[in-house]
Amino acid sequence: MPRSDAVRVIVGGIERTDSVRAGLVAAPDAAYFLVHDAARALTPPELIVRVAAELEAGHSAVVPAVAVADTIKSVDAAGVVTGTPDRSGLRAIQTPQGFTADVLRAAYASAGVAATDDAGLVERLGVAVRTIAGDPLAFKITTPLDLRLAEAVLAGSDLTGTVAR
Ligand SMILES: C[C@](O)(CO)[C@H](O)COP(=O)(O)O
Repeated sequence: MPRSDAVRVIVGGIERTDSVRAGLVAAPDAAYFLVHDAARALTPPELIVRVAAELEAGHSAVVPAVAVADTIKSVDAAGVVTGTPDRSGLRAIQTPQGFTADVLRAAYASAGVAATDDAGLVERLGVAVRTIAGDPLAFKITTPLDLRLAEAVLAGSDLTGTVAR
């Protein structure tokens, strides 16, 4: 991908999809898009580079994934367990999520856009979403405990390579 020092900040929206739509409009000539959560503020640049490299290698949709450490259960409206999916086939998905521009634009052209991540929209098109190894440092900072962990990282505890499983 060509390097660019030009960064243009645009106003986002209330929902993730509103912000992504604004990005799509703001960059009509882009060949690729990386959609990232600001909450994943400690994402190592190396992970961003790896996602971009997969796009350049010809994949249309790329997401970082990490193994699920807990047993995951489905529950009904009353909170009663209805099933225990095999966790070996489950992954927690991070950002940045990378897409070729045509794929992301097609996903957003579909009516009734609603998903917890952009890859979910792309999956509905029938496009294969490739997973690559995520990074524990790309965790979302959304709770007080997350913030404490982030502060510990920023205070100089180099956790790179120590928190990977
Ligand atoms: C996109 C995401 O980070 C993938 O795990 C996640 O779905 C974001 O969820 P949020 O509730 O919008 O933070």
